[in-house]
Amino acid sequence: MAVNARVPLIAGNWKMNLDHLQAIAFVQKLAWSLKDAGHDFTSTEVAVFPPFTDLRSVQTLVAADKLPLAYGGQDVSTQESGAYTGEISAAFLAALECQYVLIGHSERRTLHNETDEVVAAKVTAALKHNLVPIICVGETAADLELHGPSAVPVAQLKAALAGVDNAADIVVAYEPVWAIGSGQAATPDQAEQVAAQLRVTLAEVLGQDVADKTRILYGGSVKGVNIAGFMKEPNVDGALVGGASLDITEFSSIVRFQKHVGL
Ligand SMILES: O=C(CO)COP(=O)(O)O
Repeated sequence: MAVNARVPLIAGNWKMNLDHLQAIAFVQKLAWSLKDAGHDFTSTEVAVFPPFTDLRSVQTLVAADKLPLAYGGQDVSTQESGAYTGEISAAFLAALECQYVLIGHSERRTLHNETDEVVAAKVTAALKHNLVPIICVGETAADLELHGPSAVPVAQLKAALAGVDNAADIVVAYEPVWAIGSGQAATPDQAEQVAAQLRVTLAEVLGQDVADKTRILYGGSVKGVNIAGFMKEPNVDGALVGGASLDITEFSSIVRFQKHVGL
């Protein structure tokens, strides 16, 4: 597959924001705003990642109004079902017609002690139910100083792919921890350098064809004003957006990055 066949993906990670009623209003407004602006959803895919309690409402709205938006969970259990209080299985997400699921976000790794092994098990669980895992990797400021930019993200990606075969549909999100919520985004050049290394890793583990077709997103303080710089980079295929995904005008502006770069 040609490199330019990767359809850009702009994904909004809402984190623990917006309840199910707010989610309905937000998704409706987002879809209208993008439609009014003439957004072509086949040229840039848009996905939202609401809290679990919103997903049924989002599913119902998307299906009823035939909205061209994808959605998914922010996490998934390693387990199928059973005595795992508080967990949500991949089967449950698939039953709500989620297409994607975020796995290994740095907030899960640090706040919930998710190890590389747990992340790998979650990726396997997601793929079993035909969910596309968005595998999040990224280095802390301390990692950056000690090991340089790509060593930790590459090691995290290798570990996450332990149970993945080369038929799998996956997405990788490079989110430097120091750039998340800090207002200090990586430069497009920094993001490109790590994304290029992640693509080399994908090629080593899953083969060149998979590496060529797998989308690699950048995340960390992405805004309307800086998205175009990232999207010009050859190995960056989209963005995973936190804070700015909660503001319709800002998120729409990120989704419509092609207008800024004159594509
Ligand atoms: O963590 C992120 C998305 O998953 C990025 O968050 P911010 O866009 O708020 O920096």
